[in-house]
Amino acid sequence: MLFIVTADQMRAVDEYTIQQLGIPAASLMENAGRAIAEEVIKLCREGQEDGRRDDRGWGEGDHADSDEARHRNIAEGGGGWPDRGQPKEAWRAHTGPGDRIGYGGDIIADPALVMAHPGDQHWYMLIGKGNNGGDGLVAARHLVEAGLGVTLVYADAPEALRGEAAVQRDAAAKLGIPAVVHGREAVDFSRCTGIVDALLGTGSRGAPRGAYAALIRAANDSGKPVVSADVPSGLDADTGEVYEPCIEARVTVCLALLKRGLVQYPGASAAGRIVVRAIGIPARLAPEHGPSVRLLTDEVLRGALRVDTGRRRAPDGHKGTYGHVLLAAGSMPMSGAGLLSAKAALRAGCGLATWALPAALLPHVIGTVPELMLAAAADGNSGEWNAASAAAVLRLAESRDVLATGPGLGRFEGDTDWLRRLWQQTDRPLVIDADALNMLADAGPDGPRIWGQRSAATILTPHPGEMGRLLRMSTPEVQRDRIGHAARYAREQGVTLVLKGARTVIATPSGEAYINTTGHAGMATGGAGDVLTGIIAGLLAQGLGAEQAAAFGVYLHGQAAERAALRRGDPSSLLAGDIIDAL
Ligand SMILES: NC(=O)C1=CN([C@@H]2O[C@H](COP(=O)(O)OP(=O)(O)OC[C@H]3O[C@@H](n4cnc5c(N)ncnc54)[C@H](O)[C@@H]3O)[C@@H](O)[C@H]2O)[C@@H](O)CC1
Ligand SMILES: Nc1ncnc2c1ncn2[C@@H]1O[C@H](COP(=O)(O)OP(=O)(O)O)[C@@H](O)[C@H]1O
Ligand SMILES: [K+]
Repeated sequence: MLFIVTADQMRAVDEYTIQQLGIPAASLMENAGRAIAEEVIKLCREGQEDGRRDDRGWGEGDHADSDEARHRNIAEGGGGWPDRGQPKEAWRAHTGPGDRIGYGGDIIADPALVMAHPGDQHWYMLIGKGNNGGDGLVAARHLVEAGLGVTLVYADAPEALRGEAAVQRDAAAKLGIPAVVHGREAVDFSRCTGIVDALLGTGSRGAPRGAYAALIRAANDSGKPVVSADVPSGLDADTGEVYEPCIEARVTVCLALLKRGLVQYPGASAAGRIVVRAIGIPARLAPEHGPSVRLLTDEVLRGALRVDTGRRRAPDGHKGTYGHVLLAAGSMPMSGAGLLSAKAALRAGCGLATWALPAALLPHVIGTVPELMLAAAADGNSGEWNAASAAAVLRLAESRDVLATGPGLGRFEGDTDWLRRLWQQTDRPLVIDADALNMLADAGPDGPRIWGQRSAATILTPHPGEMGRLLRMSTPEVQRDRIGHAARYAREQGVTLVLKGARTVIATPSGEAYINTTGHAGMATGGAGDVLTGIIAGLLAQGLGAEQAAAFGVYLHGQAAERAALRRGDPSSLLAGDIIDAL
């Protein structure tokens, strides 16, 4: 289970493991350093493998990572090694002519730390004065043991290291591992194979200073692959904000638990491929020491969220079984938004969908989606919504299972009061998106709390701009701490919140959050959000709870967009309608 923690939460879990479980800090550091060394060797082996393939004239595409890996870019390590890139001959030693096939005879060295021609590799280890540096020193020992060339580069005087890190410093010195100190000796990365960044971890505060900043810049400028210990130095582990400078890692070996800053952009870009390695800290301690934030995976959906991801249907099910969505959306200039949402609700599997829309718009959309029912809700010739339509929408909602509103709605006189009436006077699950979120924002930063707790599911689906209006802050401020803002708003206002954008955050009123990894930047296209509203409404109609519908909806939406992009061959040409077709 991939739990995602803050630096404070990580520290609390560390402390509990050491003090209450009695697992020595030195063991954790040993496991951490060893994991980092293993990932360095794995990267070296991949390089050698690629080199061999290139010699044979194989093209780039032949060894590209799988789509799965490319999309997620996060792997849970610590288990077995993939066969790929593992040169068996390097770790098998012949034991002489007497051995008979089938009766053993192979002597296998530690496979995780063995590679062909380790002597061709020389790695520079950037060592900070905290425990992150200690991890780097342990890794250095293991790499030397594996036969690689290693040079330690201390950011501070080695005497500055304390505790477990100082023990590792002394061990490295006794082993004769070459070391230089930044500022005392010149550091030239031009001849090394790669760099391990063990400068700053979860104890980092603010932008890297002094020697730390200089080494980060030099490492980035070198163009060598960088493997970061725990987090790229210069990244805010809690928010994903990157300071100037910040390491641009090829691989980040995240220790024990995913850090929030690694799963949100721009931090996710700085981290490169993320491998989470177990170091002896039980992951299930995480939610006992802070909020429960998890990566949204199929396992989490099926397990923690109890979603039937196979979307099985009862053999004797009928359209009444799968619920009826009412969508109040669309206006003359934005009729497509309503259409996309309504169609997506149907594709998400609801039994029936009714689109409530301004009377003057209705004749123009008849027949566009034949499966859809239409209901004129706002009178007048303009094709716009008006405040008087609240009564009609509420009446229609009485015989439907879910109400979704917002896409293409536009703004109109008295609209905040219109939305308040829907909020307070229907007991149906409610999905609020787009302009309906702006109406809610006009009710004040505590709008939902003032309007009162609804008895049914209430899901808000803002993009960062709409979230900013709800929170009365700028979009960049929202983006600077997406998980924090989403989780706080959901808890304080008692709603389920979907903060959209790359790595969408789903936050629940009980303080839990899920981070989605499906989807891609091709979804940055008009109408993609309207599709999501429809999907979530469609799932609610089928009886899913608020958390389930929001999380599964976001997951499916991204997955469908991935399929659609593969079909088109290029994510850039994705249209929102393609996502619906791929559902
Ligand atoms: N039990 C534990 O605590 C474990 C910790 N581990 C490692 O320890 C790391 C956390 O270690 P620490 O808490 O010692 O902290 P760090 O090693 O992240 O760094 C803290 C040190 O860096 C300095 N510093 C902070 N911000 C700076 C900045 N902006 N510029 C320059 N210097 C700065 C501080 O003065 C402090 O001396 C984790 O990320 C992980 O790598 C692992 O060894 C596993 C076990
Ligand atoms: N870079 C990205 N990676 C993943 N998903 C994205 C990305 N950009 C946009 N999306 C998704 O596409 C949808 C866009 O929604 P929104 O901004 O409301 O657009 P619109 O209002 O045009 O429908 C959201 O679900 C969002 O999470
Ligand atoms: K680091």
